Amino acid sequence: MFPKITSMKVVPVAGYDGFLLNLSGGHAPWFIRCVVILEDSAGNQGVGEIPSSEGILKGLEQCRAIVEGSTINAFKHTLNSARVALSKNGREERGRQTFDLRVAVHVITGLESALLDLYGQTVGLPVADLLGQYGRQRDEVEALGYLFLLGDPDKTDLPYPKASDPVDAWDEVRYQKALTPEAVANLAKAAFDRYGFKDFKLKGGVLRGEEEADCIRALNDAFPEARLTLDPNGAWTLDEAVRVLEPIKHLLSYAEDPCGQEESYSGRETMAEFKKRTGLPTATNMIATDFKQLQYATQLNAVDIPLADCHFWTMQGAVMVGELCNEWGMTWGSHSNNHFDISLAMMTHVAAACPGEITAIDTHWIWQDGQRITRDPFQIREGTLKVPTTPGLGVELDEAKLNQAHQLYKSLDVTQRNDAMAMQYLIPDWTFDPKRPALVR
Ligand SMILES: O=C([O-])[C@@H](O)[C@@H](O)[C@H](O)[C@@H](O)C(=O)[O-]
Ligand SMILES: [Mg+2]
Repeated sequence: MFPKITSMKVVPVAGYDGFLLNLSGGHAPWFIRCVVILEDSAGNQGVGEIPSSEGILKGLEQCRAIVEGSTINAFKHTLNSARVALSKNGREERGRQTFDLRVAVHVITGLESALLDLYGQTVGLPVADLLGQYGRQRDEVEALGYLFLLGDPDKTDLPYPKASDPVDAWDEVRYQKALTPEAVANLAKAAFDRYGFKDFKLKGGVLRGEEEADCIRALNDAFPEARLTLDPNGAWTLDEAVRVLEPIKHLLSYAEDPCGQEESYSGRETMAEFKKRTGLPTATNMIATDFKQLQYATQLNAVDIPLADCHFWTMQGAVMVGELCNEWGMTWGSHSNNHFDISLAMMTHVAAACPGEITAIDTHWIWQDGQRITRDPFQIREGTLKVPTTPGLGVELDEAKLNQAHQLYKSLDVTQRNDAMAMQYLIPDWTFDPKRPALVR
């Protein structure tokens, strides 16, 4: 007899964040996530982590009766029932912010992760071994150093974290203003010293394109061997994207969402045109975010690297994208948002199950490192994460830390990420414009 799910707990949590800038504005001093905890009749606990919003919390409640009482080995049936129930809420849009605003796919992923964690513990296999057609493909997963331009926290009265007891340079620079090529190179050096990254990504969509190109030049001077990429989240027009990136294309391994929807052209069309004009490979987490969009992106030859973040593709869906990439001569990668250590584990297992050559995964973890909700978070060493061999996800909740993060969430009265709030300290009345870098007003 397989165990049954005896309880489902949904715990919204918050952690602290720096003043990271992007097209959507500036990160608040906190980020919010949602932890799904399932317990089974064998006494095991399975966990999942996803973004949090009112819609996501409601969607999880909508699935409670489907999940509780279900049998662990019937997890696909459980997920399918959840999918059918959620689909009745109607069609959803990703939106034009840098982050994905859909509900159903996130809800399903939160449940899926916790169910896979429990199923893995029941059958004695790590989640990576259960995913996809082939299971585990590698024992180590490469991560890239995800760099951001940083606003000056002293220009706000918000409670941004400070380097009170820095253990190294990374602990200092990640909390200070960084708006120049030198400052970006310093961030990279500090991140390299702690984590050993071989590749770097710079979040763009903040300064003028040419200024961000200069940041890439500085990164190349500091790390001539590193694979580099720049991601303005589709802020530039096609012409602008070509103008900005053509002169530095020899320094980039690919361009992430250099352009997007523009006048009567879709983002998939402008990206296809960008590729034709520059010859640069492209990556996206904005214009191929479900299988239908991926199909059109592929037909148009718009994307080389779909960044299939498991939080909005589901874990099994993200691996399926990896399998398609392997068959079709594309490269799989993963996007990320701010996250805790359960998500780090989820992304590691998913990346481990994607066949063929994959690109180093995104992770915001370096901005959150030091905060945790599990006992022993996965570590990034020499730019890689080890894929555990223990059954399930290989993480154990730290109830005290989880509760702390939940108390922080409760104290905030925030149910949706909002990057405009902090940005308005830098530029009064600032509002989001998907076609204008955040500091270009
Ligand atoms: O955390 C951020 O500000 C990023 O801009 C994030 O929202 C994006 O979704 C992401 O990391 C990306 O690659 O576009
Ligand atoms: Mg991106």
